[in-house]
Amino acid sequence: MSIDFGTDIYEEPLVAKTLLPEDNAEVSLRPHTLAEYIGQTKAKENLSVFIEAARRRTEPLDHVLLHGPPGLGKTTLAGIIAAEMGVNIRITSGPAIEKPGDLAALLTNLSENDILFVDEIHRLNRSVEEILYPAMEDYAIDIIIGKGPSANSIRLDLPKFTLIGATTRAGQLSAPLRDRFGVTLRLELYTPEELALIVTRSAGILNVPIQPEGAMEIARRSRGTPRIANRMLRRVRDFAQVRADGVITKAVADHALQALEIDYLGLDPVDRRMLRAIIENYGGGPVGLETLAATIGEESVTLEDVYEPYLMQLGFLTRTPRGRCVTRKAYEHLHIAFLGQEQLEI
Ligand SMILES: Nc1ncnc2c1ncn2[C@@H]1O[C@H](COP(=O)(O)OP(=O)(O)OP(=O)(O)O)[C@@H](O)[C@H]1O
Ligand SMILES: [Mg+2]
Repeated sequence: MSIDFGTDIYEEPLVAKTLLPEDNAEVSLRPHTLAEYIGQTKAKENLSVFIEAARRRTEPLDHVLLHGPPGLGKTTLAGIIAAEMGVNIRITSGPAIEKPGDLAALLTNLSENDILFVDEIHRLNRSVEEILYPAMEDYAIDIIIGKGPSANSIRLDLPKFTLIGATTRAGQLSAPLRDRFGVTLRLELYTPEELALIVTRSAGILNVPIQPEGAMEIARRSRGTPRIANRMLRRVRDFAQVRADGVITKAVADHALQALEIDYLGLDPVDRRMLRAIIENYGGGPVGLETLAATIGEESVTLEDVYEPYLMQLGFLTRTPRGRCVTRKAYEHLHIAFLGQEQLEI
């Protein structure tokens, strides 16, 4: 069976880094308690201890840094921490805070024990970041009043609060900022089994009948990422309703995902273009990230943040000091003869 669907409808790749309009509906798919939050067992176990301890001492939670690839549930987890602590959460992001005064206003408006969530915290500018140091350490900020020789610095006390920072690139955080987080949690890609639970839960919320094998098929192809799993679920639901009897079975999921050019490991056309470019243009690598990005017409940050983590987890790609290399496994997956180039033996 072949289906021709208007490319404009499905133009956005499922792997899209930017939020799609429908992702706002994800809010309803967001778990609200730690118990509902599937997977990330280690992070969850540690967090529950820290939350319990802080609650017993009736103190705010220590500052938390969440890092990991996009769509793994950092924002969701911040919301859950607030709910479990029974406090308010204010949400902002690094690029949204332009001036030190913006951050000072946010901080002075917090109530005792509140959470300030700063998404993309690696994108805070330096002058803003410097306000954050005393705020995190001493719950105070220094404000300069006046100019020149008559300028005066006054210290303003802040309510005790918890900063939760989220970032896809922990490596870009300055050392002084990183050191001021008491808790650092790294979110890992999810296993297919965990993703199947997430898909089944989401299908329940969306009222879509789904068979366990159907959920597993979506899960296996979601590259370890709940956001992608939820997006795939919506697309597969469309196929189930239009082309089948509405139930998501393994066959329906498989058919829909094939039509969307998502292969059985979850690789999309960009992944394949990237691997092919390394093989066909650079003899399997090494090739620098910028060169590769230019070759396939994608942004290097997108390749690095969105595509590489999963390709590396699959063992298809390695990062070396001299650039990116593909592995024998990638050749096999793409059905390209592997000639055993010595440059792959790193
Ligand atoms: N552990 C989980 N259990 C169930 N659903 C989850 C879980 N983690 C994430 N999700 C789902 O995946 C979606 C994406 O999660 P979220 O927006 O928190 O990711 P993120 O890490 O903040 O991404 P970004 O880096 O792009 O900001 C959520 O709307 C939620 O529905
Ligand atoms: Mg987020």
